[in-house]
Amino acid sequence: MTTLNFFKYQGTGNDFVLIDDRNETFPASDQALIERLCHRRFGIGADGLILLQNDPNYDFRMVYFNADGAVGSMCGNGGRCIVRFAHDLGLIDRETRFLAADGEHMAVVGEETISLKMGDVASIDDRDGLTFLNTGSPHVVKFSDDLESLDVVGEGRTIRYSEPFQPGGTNVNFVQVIDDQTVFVRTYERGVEDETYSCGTGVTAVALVAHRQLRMSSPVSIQTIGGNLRVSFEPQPGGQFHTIYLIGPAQRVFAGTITV
Ligand SMILES: N[C@@H](CCC[C@H](N)C(=O)O)C(=O)O
Repeated sequence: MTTLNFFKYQGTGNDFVLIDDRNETFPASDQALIERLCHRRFGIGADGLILLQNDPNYDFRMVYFNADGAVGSMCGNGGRCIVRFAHDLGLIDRETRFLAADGEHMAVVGEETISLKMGDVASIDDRDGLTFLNTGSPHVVKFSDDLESLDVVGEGRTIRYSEPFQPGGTNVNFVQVIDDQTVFVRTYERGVEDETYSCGTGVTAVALVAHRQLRMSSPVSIQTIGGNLRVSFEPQPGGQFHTIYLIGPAQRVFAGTITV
């Protein structure tokens, strides 16, 4: 039995266990342990777990695991939370460059918000009639007229496991247009296998699709169950998107120790 120090952060209700692993002692290959730490009855409770590690070329490295304990791809809200964590630890000042699963990110720390630069997006595709793109993690974007009563978990799970997205599966975002600059988004998250309160790479995907299909201009305002986000971007003539920023709050909730 050993004692593990952890911090709990949330970004628009997408919540994470954050661990300062600069000495690389956390047993990162123990998937069952990570799943237990994220469990909402038997553990701390979170949508994912994030290790902050040293990197020789960056301010820090972000290692992200989904709530099922498996290594995840990029997590936008988690990225904003680890930037707040690094700032709280005194590792960074107003700006940072760090490394994540999909490569380099930079971010700016504000009083209330973290502005996180996302990777460039190469294309928005059609897969069996569904709009699909990768914003660091894979996402389907589907419009709906009545998001309140939609079965997000049932419909999301069906798409997540459907043939066009195998073998890796996909996250699924359902979107209702509020006005010509604002959308409401609910997301079924792969690796959590449930609806989460918000998904950063998901709302980034939604903003780009809203520009492409509905001519919404940058920045797009996003409402989620857990709060509001903004996504700004520069569309390119070839259909790509550059200079994408995910902007919103990220806060420490509590700190603790757990015996593992
Ligand atoms: N909540 C995250 C998305 C995390 C990645 C996803 N669950 C996956 O592995 O596909 C976000 O804020 O982007």
